[in-house]
Amino acid sequence: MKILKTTGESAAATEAVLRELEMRGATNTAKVDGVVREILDAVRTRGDAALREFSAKFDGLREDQPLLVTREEMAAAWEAISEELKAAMRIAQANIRSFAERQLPKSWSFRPTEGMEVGQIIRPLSAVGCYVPGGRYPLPSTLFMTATPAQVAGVERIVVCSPKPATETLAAAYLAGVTEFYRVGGAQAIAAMAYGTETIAPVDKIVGPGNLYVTAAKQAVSREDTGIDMPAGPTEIVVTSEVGDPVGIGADLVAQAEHDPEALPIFITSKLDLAEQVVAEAQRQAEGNELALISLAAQGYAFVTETVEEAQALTNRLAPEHLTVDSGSDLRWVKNAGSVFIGHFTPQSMGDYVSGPNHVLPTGRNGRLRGGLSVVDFVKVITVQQYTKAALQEVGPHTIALAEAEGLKGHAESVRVKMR
Ligand SMILES: NC(=O)c1ccc[n+]([C@@H]2O[C@H](COP(=O)([O-])OP(=O)(O)OC[C@H]3O[C@@H](n4cnc5c(N)ncnc54)[C@H](O)[C@@H]3O)[C@@H](O)[C@H]2O)c1
Ligand SMILES: N[C@H](CO)Cc1c[nH]c[nH+]1
Ligand SMILES: [Zn+2]
Repeated sequence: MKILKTTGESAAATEAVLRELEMRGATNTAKVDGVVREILDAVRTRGDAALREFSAKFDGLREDQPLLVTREEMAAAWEAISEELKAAMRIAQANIRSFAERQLPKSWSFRPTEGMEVGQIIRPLSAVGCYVPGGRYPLPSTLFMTATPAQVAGVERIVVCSPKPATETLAAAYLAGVTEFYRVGGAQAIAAMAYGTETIAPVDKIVGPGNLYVTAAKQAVSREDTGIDMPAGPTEIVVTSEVGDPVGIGADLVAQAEHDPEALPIFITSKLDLAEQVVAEAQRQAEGNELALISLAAQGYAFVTETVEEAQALTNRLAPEHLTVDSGSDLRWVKNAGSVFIGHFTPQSMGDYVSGPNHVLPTGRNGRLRGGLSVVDFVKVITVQQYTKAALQEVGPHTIALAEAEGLKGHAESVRVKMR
């Protein structure tokens, strides 16, 4: 992890690093775009055969293994896990569910004028694909984070894809009541859910996190006709602190750094001595944690600013996936982040598992545009309007005036005809 000052002699070098970090989303997926395109095209043209070939190559899928996991296998996995893990899964699922329920948008209507009614109705998507990572670590927690809000939204068909699923992931699927689970991952799974194969019918939208291959594949299919939630790629953490405990901050940095060699662990402060302590702590706590050591060395930075305000502005500029701040009063300056964690007693890992807010979060500076996955991603807000004849006669002339100003005679006439 390197310390970079934003002022003084090193200011220009620091600015160059910051510019690279701002471009990280696009430059990182560009590294794998070529290979991902080949995988997508192969699955689109050759279906299951290509899906199986890539799954055998990358994830060791055997010829005798069916793509679809049965409910019996999921039930056996549930029986195989410990009571302690079952209890933890139940709590995580319940908290994620109640958080999602609160986020569900409502149908409503109102009458701006007598006889004129406008409103919205909420309808679930029909079929969604939930990607649950399984390359380096199995992430059963992601199964709850993706499938549960889809269930709360009322999605009829929920497909889960995960490579070489671990017992824990299958157990989570059992608890969640998943019925369509395929043991495939990577770009080939995204292709299967987007285009369909002999075994897997296509879905309308694909959600969930993944590595660079998964993220690049989701972005590619989103340019065709499959919806996606967001780029939710290799994990990012920013801790912005003036008074924090270096041991706690170091622990949070290591926790998120261990997800991927591409993970982005960053500390921002105006206090040089705090930055030095945090860097030393992160390094010490990462000993023996191979992946964390790699990402801390490759993309780990402690930025030291001249002022507190500059530290805050820099945080917003980076728009990180996870952001930890010192206290609740910091929320006033936070503009861009996927999810915010407040204070020493709120390790980011609590949000990864049990708090309830979703851990599928925007990376690559997409925290400028949206927050984490939510039930809103699984519904459509459809607007509705209705006039009586009297209301049309009252409000219609305004439409006629605007339509004629745009030169759209047919629009104006379509109102006039019905006002008569
Ligand atoms: N942003 C978020 O919300 C969020 C949440 C959880 C996890 N994550 C991220 O998810 C990722 C999980 O990554 P993972 O790798 O463990 O699992 P993964 O399931 O995302 O990826 C594994 C797949 O990558 C493909 N792959 C690997 N090497 C390849 C190669 N050389 N060529 C083509 N395809 C290849 C394989 O098909 C394999 O199935 C991490 O980056 C983690 O940080 C992000
Ligand atoms: N920190 C990840 C989001 O970037 C989510 C996760 C799942 N399991 C552990 N952590
Ligand atoms: Zn995590």
